[in-house]
Amino acid sequence: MSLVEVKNVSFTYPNGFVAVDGVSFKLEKGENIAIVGQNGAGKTTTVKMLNGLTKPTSGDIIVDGKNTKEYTTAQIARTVGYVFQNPDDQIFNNTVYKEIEYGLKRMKLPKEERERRIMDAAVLTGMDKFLDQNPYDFPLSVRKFVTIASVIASGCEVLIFDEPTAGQDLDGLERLSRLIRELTARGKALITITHDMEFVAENFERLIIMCNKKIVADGRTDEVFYYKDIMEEAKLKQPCVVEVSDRIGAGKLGLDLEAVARFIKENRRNAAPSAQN
Ligand SMILES: Nc1ncnc2c1ncn2[C@@H]1O[C@H](COP(=O)(O)OP(=O)(O)OP(=O)(O)O)[C@@H](O)[C@H]1O
Repeated sequence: MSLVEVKNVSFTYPNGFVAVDGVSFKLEKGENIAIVGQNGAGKTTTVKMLNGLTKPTSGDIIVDGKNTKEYTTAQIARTVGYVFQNPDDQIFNNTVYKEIEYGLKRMKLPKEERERRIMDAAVLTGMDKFLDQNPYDFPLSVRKFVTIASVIASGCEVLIFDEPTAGQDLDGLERLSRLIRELTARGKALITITHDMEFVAENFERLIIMCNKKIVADGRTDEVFYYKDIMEEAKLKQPCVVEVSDRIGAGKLGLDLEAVARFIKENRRNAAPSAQN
């Protein structure tokens, strides 16, 4: 049984707008998936259904054997943690420490266990030096790490990050890469929504593309990025390494920059004698 199973799910907002139309996919323990797509493609609406924040209008979502329709959001959220696109929708405590601790107190965890989890999440997100500070003393990109820390501390098996790369500088992106690697190594299942294709190329093995409320591709990142027609239909830019492989006629060299460099060197060498003739 998969950790999460999304079965032919659609969602219509109360005003009648269909935001998600017949989406299906599975998520296994330890999997690390990126979801990409244009604004309004239905990404956020899809992932909000995974942690029970909203329920499908039709179709079913099974989380750890539980159909989300038959459980409360709080019950499903014990397994699936969701980091909102806007951290300000989530933060309401006046120190980073209290913010991370809030959910743990609600879970009635003993103080020692709360402290252990807070320190672990704070170190992973780089928030350990700022535990006494007010989250609103930081820019939005850093507040995002506060909300990520809260969800990590909750111990959920599935973690959903909604646009964590937005506004991050190089240091923030590297911190995100490190924590994604570490959480995956711990066996967590991760879903990350992002518009940063280079970040996807570097950090995710599986890629889902959403376009116009549907999933139009789901597979290995180093293959899906080469689906030129689908990328164009979804109005997405291929990562640099894919575009270069394509333009120099190298075919599919995956996402390996070294392989592209080798291809160029080889071809230059092979082309050199005829150029001299
Ligand atoms: N409460 C709502 N009522 C009606 N329509 C909504 C509501 N929330 C979102 N929508 C619409 O549903 C569509 C899908 O929104 P969603 O946020 O899932 O897209 P997205 O792919 O995550 O886009 P983005 O990258 O901009 O976050 C959008 O057209 C949006 O305007």
